Amino acid sequence: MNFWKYHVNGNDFLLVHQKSNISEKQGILLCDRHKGIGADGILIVRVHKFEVYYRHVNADGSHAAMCGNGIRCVGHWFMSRHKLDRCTVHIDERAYSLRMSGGNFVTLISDIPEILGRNRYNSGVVHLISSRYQARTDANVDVVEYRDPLHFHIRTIELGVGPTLSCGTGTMAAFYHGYRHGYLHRIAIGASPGGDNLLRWGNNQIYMSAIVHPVFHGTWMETENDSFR
Ligand SMILES: N[C@H](CCC[C@H](N)C(=O)O)C(=O)O
Repeated sequence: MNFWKYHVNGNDFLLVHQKSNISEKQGILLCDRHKGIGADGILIVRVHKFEVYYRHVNADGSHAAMCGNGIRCVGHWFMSRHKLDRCTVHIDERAYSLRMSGGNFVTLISDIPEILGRNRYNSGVVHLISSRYQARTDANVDVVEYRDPLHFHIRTIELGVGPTLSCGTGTMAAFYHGYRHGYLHRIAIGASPGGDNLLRWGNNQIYMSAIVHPVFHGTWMETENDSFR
């Protein structure tokens, strides 16, 4: 099975075609950093009538309705193959616009997060902005420090993965939370342990940009005893 390895600020993924038809068990094995290739999740893509559709599977095999870093990897994969500077990627009945410049600087354009509670947002998946480093089963947790009106730091403990080096949907939720409460300007740098995102607020949408890294393309050596590796 062919796969592509990508990362955005260290949040890393394996991109495979839907026709690879991997099982949940194989997906967990592929993401295993010792017995498999190693990744935070799997991007299962299909192209239909020049439109890109993708399903996001976390490292523990659970499904996610959105991934801000994963969708930018899918966009990069499609735009770079077809020499495009823009495309739309569909995930879970929603369509997101993406732009690419300079060969790997990819911008996700997203509606503003839905406010679910005082520190709780839906930026494609549910996020809780917290001052306490904690893992939860009902939300991704973002520990955020607003340094000044142009900079914030974020560390995320993700559902289905655990602590990651970067989280796109978390960064958007933290940016919106900071903007709403007057901690941030309409443009800011969101720094995560794995690297930075540039975020901008315009016509009621969030533009989140970062460099997408295609790391390598490979072949998974399937064997009949995959599930026993
Ligand atoms: N693990 C998350 C989805 C991936 C989010 C993150 N990797 C991002 O870049 O947005 C969840 O199950 O809600």
